[in-house]
Amino acid sequence: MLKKIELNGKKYPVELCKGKSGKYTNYSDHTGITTTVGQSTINSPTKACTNDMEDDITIEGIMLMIRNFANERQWYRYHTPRNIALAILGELGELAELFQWLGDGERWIVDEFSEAALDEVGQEIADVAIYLIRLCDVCRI
Ligand SMILES: Nc1ccn([C@H]2C[C@H](O)[C@@H](COP(=O)(O)OP(=O)(O)OP(=O)(O)O)O2)c(=O)n1
Repeated sequence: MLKKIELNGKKYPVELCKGKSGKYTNYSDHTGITTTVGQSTINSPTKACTNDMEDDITIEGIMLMIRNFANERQWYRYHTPRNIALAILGELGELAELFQWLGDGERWIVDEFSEAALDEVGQEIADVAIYLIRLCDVCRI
């Protein structure tokens, strides 16, 4: 999730998207990130997860990172509970799409997934989690 939060920051440069609700592809010329290029978090220096107590990552801490991300971009007006609930469904759809039509009879074996495929799955799960945490925040849950 931390890697995806970091990537989101690169996809949506504050100076370009402040107060605007457009998709990250509007900024591709500036960021170099398109629907197919620059999406991987495999070589990101940010840790995917950590058991290191010194890092002290909590759900509250992640909630604050997500809140800062939205506030910096002045997105609070777009982050209504309804919009976020719809965004969760959209990201859940993207997650489901990665497993769709793999074959009902086949066992899904994680070890057989490439690193790139697992990165994609991880990012979609992170998107769902990020929006879910954001929904809790805006609803003060
Ligand atoms: N108005 C927005 C737009 C994005 N995000 C954050 C939350 C998600 O973690 C991520 C979603 O970004 P995109 O909608 O650009 O979608 P993806 O990253 O999934 O890209 P793609 O749709 O190409 O798979 O960015 C957000 O909080 N609020």
